[in-house]
Amino acid sequence: MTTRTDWNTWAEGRDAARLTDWLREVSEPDWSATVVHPLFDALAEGRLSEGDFAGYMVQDYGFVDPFTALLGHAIGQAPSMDDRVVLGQFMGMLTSDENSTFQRTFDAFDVSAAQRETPDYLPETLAFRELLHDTGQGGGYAEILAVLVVTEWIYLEWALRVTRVDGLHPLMGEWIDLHDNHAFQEFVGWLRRRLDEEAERLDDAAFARMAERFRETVARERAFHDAVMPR
Ligand SMILES: Cc1ncc(CN)c(N)n1
Repeated sequence: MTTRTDWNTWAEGRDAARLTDWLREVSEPDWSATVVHPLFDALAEGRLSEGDFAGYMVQDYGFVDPFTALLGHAIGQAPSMDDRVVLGQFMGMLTSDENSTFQRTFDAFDVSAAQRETPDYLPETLAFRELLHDTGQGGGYAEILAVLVVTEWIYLEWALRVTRVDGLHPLMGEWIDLHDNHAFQEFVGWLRRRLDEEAERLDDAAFARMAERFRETVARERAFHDAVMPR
């Protein structure tokens, strides 16, 4: 289902077929279930309590730490300075604006020192951390790009989809803004283009690994958001 032959079959007869569109399609129903996840509607509509938002952000910071390391691997493995510049600029945003949103959220909602320093990660957070770590250690550039495309494209899609209420807590609004802005949209477009291009250079085995990594990452996204959704 995720071999190069499958991709070629899918692409045949389609005008301007894009690999990343196919990858998204073979990752259903997990892709759509994540984009339309009720957590994001609750967040945007002001129905997520401050405590639940802080709890989600604590778990998500457990994602962001190894994600930042993975981005470092991407910068190291990139084939050109052009790619390093784009990825490096995203790293700059992640470690300044986005990191600051987490820190100010923890301060504003009284997240304890213990929860910040030794967080109690859910099994789904731990599984996601492992995937990010393993991809950085063993994956090539295309496999790393596959993970980045999933995590950033999915966040762009939900952030574009939700309808925000007036009077939403500023930190919740800030979290949406970080994923709903022109620069982020451009970055996701660039990631997709680069994965479309890099996949063409892969041998069949590496292609299948890249495609499986994409699907696995989408499954992890869904499981993570199911787990952090307050019941
Ligand atoms: C779980 C998850 N996936 C993606 C993103 C967007 N970087 C995030 N912050 N958290």
